[in-house]
Amino acid sequence: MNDILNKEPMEDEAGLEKSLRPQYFNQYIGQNKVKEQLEIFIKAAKMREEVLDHVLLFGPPGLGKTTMAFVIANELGVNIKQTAGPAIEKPGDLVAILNELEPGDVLFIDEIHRMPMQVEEILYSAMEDFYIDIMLGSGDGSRSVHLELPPFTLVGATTRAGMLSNPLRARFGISAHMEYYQEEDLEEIVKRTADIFEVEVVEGAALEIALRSRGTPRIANRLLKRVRDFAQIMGDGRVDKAITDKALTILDVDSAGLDYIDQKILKTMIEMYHGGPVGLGTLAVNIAEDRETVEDMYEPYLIQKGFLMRTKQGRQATRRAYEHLGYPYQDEK
Ligand SMILES: Nc1ncnc2c1ncn2[C@@H]1O[C@H](COP(=O)(O)OP(=O)(O)OP(=O)(O)O)[C@@H](O)[C@H]1O
Ligand SMILES: [Mg+2]
Repeated sequence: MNDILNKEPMEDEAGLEKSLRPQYFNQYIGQNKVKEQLEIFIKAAKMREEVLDHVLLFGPPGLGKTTMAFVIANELGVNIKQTAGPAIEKPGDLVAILNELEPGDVLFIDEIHRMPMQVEEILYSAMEDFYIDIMLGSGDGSRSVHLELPPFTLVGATTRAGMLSNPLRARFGISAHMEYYQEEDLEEIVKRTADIFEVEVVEGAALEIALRSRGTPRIANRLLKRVRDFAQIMGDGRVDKAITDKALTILDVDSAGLDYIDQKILKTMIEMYHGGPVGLGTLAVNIAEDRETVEDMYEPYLIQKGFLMRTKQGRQATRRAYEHLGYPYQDEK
């Protein structure tokens, strides 16, 4: 299986992603709704000399949540401390992190839905009133210690908003839903990355890469990087439309940017269930993925592109899916 459209960052990509990360709102392309709101809240907080309300960023992988967390800190002009839900195993781990915060800092917790419950509970008072009560010792000898914290802004990121408990979700004053990117925004991201790479991208090629990037900046950057290799070896180094088409075909990226699993989901629905409706669980078993992965990583894009519909009875492949994959579609289904 070709993993060019893999949604997670690849092993060797961490450094690259960092170098491509926009630092301020004016470099952050797209997500206008989220940006406009945050800009106002940040300005207002700065004017009042208060900390920004806690921010929850949610949306599929690679859309720029981590990037946005760093932009928020930069715009606020404060330091950011970064950790992730699975890394905070015990209450003590969180206490250590909170204890190091300076007034106004941003604490970024990635994959915040994956914190253990006992850890999450400590976060409640920390978020709401900037203190924590911790129990030291156990049994009769145990005592509670009260620790005041400096005011800080928690920025949480998750691909799974549905997995967040209500008490945690309720403590975020600002909640921002990241959307798949518009084609023109992705085109601009490709051009920006090309500038950073110092590679010439000829008119039309950037759009082609954008169209095939699954609405995701991480994938757009990755495709550009690979197409650049083809241009260097097979052409004169310039990325043009012909080289792009050729490269993407060799890389197995389909014309709608669907990857192997996207296609497998739709083909399973069409070939095994007459297009549906079919339950999400059944679908997931058939393609050997877990339900959550299908629901969070694959389905939203397929729905947005009009290949799949959610109905009360289950998931249904649309006429567009049939046509895109070359199956005959019968109207009276
Ligand atoms: N709006 C944007 N403009 C330009 N580049 C972007 C934008 N958003 C994201 N990118 C680029 O896409 C890559 C992935 O972004 P990022 O790591 O922030 O995604 P993420 O939502 O945190 O993903 P994950 O859910 O996997 O953690 C980064 O290299 C970043 O530079
Ligand atoms: Mg991230």
